[in-house]
Amino acid sequence: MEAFLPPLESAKFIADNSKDVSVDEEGARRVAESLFDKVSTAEFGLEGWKSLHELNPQSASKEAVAWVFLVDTLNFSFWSEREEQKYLVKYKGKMYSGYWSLCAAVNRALDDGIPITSASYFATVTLDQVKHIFRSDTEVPIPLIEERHRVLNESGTVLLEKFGGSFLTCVKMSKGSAQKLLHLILENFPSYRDEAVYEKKKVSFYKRAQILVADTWSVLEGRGDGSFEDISSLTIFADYRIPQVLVHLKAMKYSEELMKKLREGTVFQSGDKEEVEIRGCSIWCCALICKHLLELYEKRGQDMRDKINAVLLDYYLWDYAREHREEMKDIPFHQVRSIYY
Ligand SMILES: Nc1nc2c(c(CN[C@H]3C=C[C@H](O)[C@@H]3O)cn2[C@@H]2O[C@H](COP(=O)(O)O)[C@@H](O)[C@H]2O)c(=O)[nH]1
Repeated sequence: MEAFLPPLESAKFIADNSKDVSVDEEGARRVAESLFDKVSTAEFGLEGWKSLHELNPQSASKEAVAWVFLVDTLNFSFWSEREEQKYLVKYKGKMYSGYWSLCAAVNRALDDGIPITSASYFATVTLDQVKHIFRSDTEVPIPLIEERHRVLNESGTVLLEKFGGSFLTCVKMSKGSAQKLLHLILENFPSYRDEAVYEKKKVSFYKRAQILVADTWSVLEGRGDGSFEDISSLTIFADYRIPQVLVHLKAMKYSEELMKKLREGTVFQSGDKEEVEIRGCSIWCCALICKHLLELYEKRGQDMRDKINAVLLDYYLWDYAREHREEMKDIPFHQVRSIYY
């Protein structure tokens, strides 16, 4: 059976054949120029993963790696049909939305003595227990609760059967290769196989698998078991926020027809042509921004390959999107209910 194209090659193929989404090379260059001075700030550095985000683990322990695995197994589909009615979680007096509501619920459970990050617990956790752990502080429940329960049981069982219940064991088996870890995740954890068919080609995005490698690198601070010498081989993580910010920054464009569908709140199916083009062009667009950024420094005689990569660009753009929610409200994000992102 023909293999799936890896994410970067998939992205190039999709961008070259895309009808409703286009990457603006000039726009990508301008974004790179606008990021030039940001590269050396905390918002662009690996340290920002902990220093800028209070809900993230602050240690580099085995438990912190287990936290990352659990959260990235559930790191999908937080968007709500109506902005004013959404899933929120209150934790230590603060309300969290979106991805951060997931982290808040996990930390709330841990504070309540529920060992939610332990494989022996989530391998057999019941649907009712999952509903309690991820209960909402509004009328709106967390989306896809049944799917979350299923992937928890599935992933916990695999961790117990193949890795002694510890994701750190899986990380150690990768021997410092991000690509090896990515493939161990894809081979063993079915819910991470984020793939599609586009123009008769089998393409991949592997958003959760790649962000799991990236967040493992971040929580281990790029050291010890987390010192991946090929971390730059990862692409950005094709979610529903990065495309929004790329269009906002004019590095990517939608056709009038697609913009109309998005504005009408069309809910697409995972694998639809429009969804594949949005996700593939986002990955390709960010690869160009990275390339231009590196070239800008090269012209100044600086080799920044250990400071500029798709992971750090992604984290920066994703945080930017959260901080500029108001300014970006006229740029719709594509709505798909999926366990992949
Ligand atoms: N491309 C990309 N997508 C990311 C993340 C993260 C969280 N990572 C942060 C955590 C620690 C690091 O510091 C990262 O900053 C979540 N998501 C996706 O976004 C969507 C949720 O959006 P909203 O509804 O607005 O919360 C959903 O698809 C979720 O899967 C990222 O980093 N990159």
